[in-house]
Amino acid sequence: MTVHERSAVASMPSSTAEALYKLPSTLLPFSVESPSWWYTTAAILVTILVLEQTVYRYKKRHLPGDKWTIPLIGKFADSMKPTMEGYQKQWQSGALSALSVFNIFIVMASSNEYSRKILNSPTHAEPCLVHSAKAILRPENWVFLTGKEHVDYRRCLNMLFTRRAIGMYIGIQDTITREHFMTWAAKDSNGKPVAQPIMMIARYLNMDTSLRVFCGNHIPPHATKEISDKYWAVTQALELVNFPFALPGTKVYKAKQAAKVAMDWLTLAARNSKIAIANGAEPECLIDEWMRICADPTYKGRRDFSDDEIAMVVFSFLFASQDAMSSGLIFGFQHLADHPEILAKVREEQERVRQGNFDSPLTLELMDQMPYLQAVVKESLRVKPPVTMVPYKTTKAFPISQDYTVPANSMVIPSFYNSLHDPEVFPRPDEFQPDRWLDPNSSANTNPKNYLVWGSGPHRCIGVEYAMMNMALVLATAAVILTSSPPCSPETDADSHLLLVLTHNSKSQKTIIETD
Ligand code: HEM
Repeated sequence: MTVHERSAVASMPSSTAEALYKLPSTLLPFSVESPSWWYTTAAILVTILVLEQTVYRYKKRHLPGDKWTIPLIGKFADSMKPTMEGYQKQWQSGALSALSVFNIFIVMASSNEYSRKILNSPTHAEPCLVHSAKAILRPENWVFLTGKEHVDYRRCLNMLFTRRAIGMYIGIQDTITREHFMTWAAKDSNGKPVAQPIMMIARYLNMDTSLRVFCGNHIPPHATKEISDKYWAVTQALELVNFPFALPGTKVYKAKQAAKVAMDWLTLAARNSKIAIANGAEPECLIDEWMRICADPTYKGRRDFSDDEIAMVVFSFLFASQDAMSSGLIFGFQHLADHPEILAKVREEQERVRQGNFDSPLTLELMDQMPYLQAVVKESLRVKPPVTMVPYKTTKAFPISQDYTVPANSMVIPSFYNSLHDPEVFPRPDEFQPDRWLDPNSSANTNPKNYLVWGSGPHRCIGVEYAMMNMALVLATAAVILTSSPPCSPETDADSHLLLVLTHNSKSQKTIIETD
């Protein structure tokens, strides 16, 4: 081979096979033209495929699930277009069942016992957010902490959701909700009410409420709109599988850009709040409350949180709540529209407790006197849980049952849906029956372990009380200042349209809201 030939090989950009072809024959074990090259390549491929199947079957052992996994991709196609029927089929195959996606071995748990076991075994399993979450939330975000570090950090944050704090948030929630309802009353050019899809307006209501509760007036109103609009990019990037590099144009890239905008505003809010509280201002939002606690001389916990760290915590709250809260609200509206007799009972309770005084803001004390409303919220979240399952991953071999150990580094996915639709605990489980929560001795109330709407164990939702309060408040206010038309959708269905004809202040303006 001449020097010229060698440099040609070195600079050849085309294919590796072509490049190899030009190498001196002494460097090649055999020529690609020879049949043995093909035999060897085929043998390697077959070995890899056999190994893949063997590992899958070894891990799966006797669990129900496909006997063979589709080479390389496994059930990837199903995971791209998941359906409730598909999940139900998998859950019905056994209390534990197995599958594989891109050689990630997955165990699905359908029973309450196994689901709770996964959620309550922090030494064996920890939450496993989708790959893009770390890029969006930043790897140093507190939500990625585990074990004692996580418990200690969370203890500080729990103080942001005490009754005292929620009592302050409720006033903000009330104001924002009323403001939004006024803008929902869209009309056409003839002044007639027009139907509009509820999804995006519910999302915006939720984002506006969250940001005001978290940041108060430490960020301007246009920041709320900007964060809300950009946040859609974050939602879109939360797919199970994403392009692995956040290159310009990819969903993860766009989500990171959106997160950066949000983080800049949240950091500003943290800075402004610190200054306000240091100057003796009364807390007016979650960050203020946090700073007040840190400044309290009797407080024994950690006090020093950088602006950036505070912003990351608030962003984690937005991240954890935005989609779940929005779907919770949308389903809440839909349930009321589908059940006018239940809406009438909600209204009756509102009239009684508020004595017709609907202009006065709601308070915690008033909310405490509304058991029917609380039951409606609880039941709505049970029938249509915004979170049906949460993926965890095993950090070591996990002996989940007497005869099966989940291998280390597997994904384990506890189902919430099955526990929430267990007919033994919730007779006629698909029916929306708030009354089941009113009898303290009902099977619903005596089996709290089945109510997995918020998860369970060390990672159980930190915002439970806040979220319940917000849903209750929004539905209560809607019930009294808006009235519904006869339901137009035959059955509750995530894709169904037309939810409510709403009349502001029970009489005048009308609008129609659709679910989408
Ligand atoms: C209807 C609304 C909501 C639903 C259905 C919901 C549900 C959940 C679920 C199922 C989990 C995982 C629990 C587990 O792994 O055991 C979770 C975690 C979490 N939620 Fe919520 N959530 C909602 C609203 C909120 C709100 C409003 C906030 C914040 C204010 C929030 C903050 C969080 C955080 C920070 C975590 C992670 C906790 C940790 O890892 O320690 N969520 N939520």
